[in-house]
Amino acid sequence: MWSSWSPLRRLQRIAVSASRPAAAGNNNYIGGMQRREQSALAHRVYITRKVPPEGLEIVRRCGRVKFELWDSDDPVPRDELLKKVKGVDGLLCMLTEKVDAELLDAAGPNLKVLSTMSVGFDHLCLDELKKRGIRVGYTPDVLTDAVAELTVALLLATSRRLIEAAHEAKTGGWGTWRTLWLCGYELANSTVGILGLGRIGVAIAERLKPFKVKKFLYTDVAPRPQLAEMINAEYVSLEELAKQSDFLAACCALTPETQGICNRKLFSQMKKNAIFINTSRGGIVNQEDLYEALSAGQIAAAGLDVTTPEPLPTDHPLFKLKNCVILPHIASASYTTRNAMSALAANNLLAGLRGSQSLTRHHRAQDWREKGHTQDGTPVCRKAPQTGLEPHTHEGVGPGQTNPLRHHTH
Ligand SMILES: O=CC(=O)O
Repeated sequence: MWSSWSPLRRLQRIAVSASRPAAAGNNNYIGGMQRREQSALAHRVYITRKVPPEGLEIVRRCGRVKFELWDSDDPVPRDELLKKVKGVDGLLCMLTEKVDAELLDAAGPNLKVLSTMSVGFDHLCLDELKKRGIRVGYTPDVLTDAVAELTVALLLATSRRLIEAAHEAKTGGWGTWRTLWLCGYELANSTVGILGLGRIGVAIAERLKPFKVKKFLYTDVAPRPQLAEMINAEYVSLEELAKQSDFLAACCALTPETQGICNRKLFSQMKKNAIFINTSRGGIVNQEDLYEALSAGQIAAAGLDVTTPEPLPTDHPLFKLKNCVILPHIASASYTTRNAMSALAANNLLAGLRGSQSLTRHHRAQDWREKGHTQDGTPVCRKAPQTGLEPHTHEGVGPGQTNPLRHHTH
């Protein structure tokens, strides 16, 4: 949230119409200020998708913004996006929009702020944004709980073969009770490995602990003692993580260094009974290698919330495997979290437009929380060499606080 509103701004807010935005044909909506209030001072903003109500309301109620919105659940076509961004001051986008030189050139020199409604920002060309001095906001923290929950759900669904079992029950495969039929692997006494320890990795471990996990291991660019202490996790090399883990959960950001990091070599080091879970980005996995590992029984099973590409074509070989559970990138998909993400993205946008130094963070629809680990958690496996950023850190991409790229040389 804005740290403060001046009385003048309050008045401006009150003066702004709260009426529904006017339809502008196709999927475009135009909204924000009423005509009489529009002025040369109004910031022009483009929003690339129908956003959850909380975020939209924040933008609509802000007295200084005239926005246009692609009012659809599906992404705005690239051609349309390139047209619509022309001359805007701010852009609120989703993880589906590639923000590259082409898009930024199309937007032109007015563009001051880019706010993505996502914790991941591998869809943003940070170098290009930096070159143009465009401030960047993203939405960490608010989705940590939802993602951790979903990761645990996916882990259990995969290890206890829930999807397969439900299918058998429904389709007549359920004969009688059988001793080893549909047996899976349990968390009790297991070793859980976390690839990329940050807020999300910690939250996953916190949830798994009550299942009587014996040991937590993690790997990352460097040890993260403060985070590790919270879950009593031991820092190991990637190879050791692969060798020792019964469950390996990938929570790292996609960077040039993590691209394809889960490959044949890694899978060949894993135990035959190991379960691999990925709720970060599909790009960290070499899917052909994963397919081989799963079909050859090199590892027991995999649960993926993310793939390359998305959506994964329905005839993809991974869909044919019983020991692979694939979800359509829904880790943050709870009503609370998606609303909180939209609110944070909207506030980041406004903070960036205002040039505010105040940092927007920890905004949650029903819950403002300060957890020790959420501020310095950095779920990333390797530094992105092209930026020196540690993705997912507040400090790295501080919405509204600073140009994240200030940290280029760190
Ligand atoms: O994957 C989801 C996100 O980056 O928010």
